[in-house]
Amino acid sequence: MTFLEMLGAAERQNQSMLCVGLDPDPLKFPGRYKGDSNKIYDFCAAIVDATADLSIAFKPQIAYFAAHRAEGQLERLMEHMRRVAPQVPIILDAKRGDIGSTAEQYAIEAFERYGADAVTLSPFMGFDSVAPYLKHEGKGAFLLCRTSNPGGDDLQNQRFASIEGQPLLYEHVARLAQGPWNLNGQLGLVVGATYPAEIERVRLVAPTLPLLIPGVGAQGGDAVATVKAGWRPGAPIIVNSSRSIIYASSGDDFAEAARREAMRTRDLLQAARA
Ligand SMILES: O=c1ccn([C@@H]2O[C@H](COP(=O)(O)O)[C@@H](O)[C@H]2O)c(=O)[nH]1
Repeated sequence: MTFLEMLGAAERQNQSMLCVGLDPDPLKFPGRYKGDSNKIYDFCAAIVDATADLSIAFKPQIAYFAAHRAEGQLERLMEHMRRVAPQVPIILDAKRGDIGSTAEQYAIEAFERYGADAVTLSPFMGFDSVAPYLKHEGKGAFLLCRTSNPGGDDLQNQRFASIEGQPLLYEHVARLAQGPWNLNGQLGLVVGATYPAEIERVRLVAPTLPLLIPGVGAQGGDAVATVKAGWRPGAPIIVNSSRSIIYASSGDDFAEAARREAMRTRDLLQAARA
């Protein structure tokens, strides 16, 4: 199955637009795992088991594994996710962006070493830095477009003056991803839930692309406004929440608490479609 087919299947089966983000920081681990970087796999696997039937996707953030020399635990976790939730696609949040020859290696890392179904990319270095990922048939690639952080303004909200009508830089990225860069329909966009007006703007420019939308939960993005701005029939949104789900409890009941928070968020998002 392609990434897009998996996304559609998970959305229907789990009635969900919620992506559970896996950002494991041992210092924030609850209960019996607190401070132990050897427990990254166990912690994340417990969250996956508790939320697999509630999620449209999982999004492990690679920095949280690499920082603790836990790439081996990430490989095991990827295998675990594929085993317990084969219908739920995995988006590796790596935000890669480099010249073509190096991008080829990053693509092999994401899709072959880790077996990810999709990856996040910076479009800043241009199309030849994105193209190597598109050679991996059926895999998805989400370009950073209008990110959830306040500093996203510094570049993304600048006018792209050489183009007629002078779009903002993030609008230009959306236009490229919807059009000439999307050779085989593999591209999507990252747009922050913290900026619903911009999500709406991106949806106008990119009416069919899947949008990966982080920023609800810990960053304070409005889940209902996000759905209203970004969801359209046939145009999927993948709304990520990481810390507010995985650290919903500081005790040994963290997996049960994660499930409750995931269910609450999933239901809130679904209700906003009405
Ligand atoms: O614009 C962006 C792009 C990526 N992220 C990533 O999403 C999660 C958000 O975590 P929360 O705990 O739900 O705030 C994290 O992995 C970021 O690296 C983003 O926040 N904004």
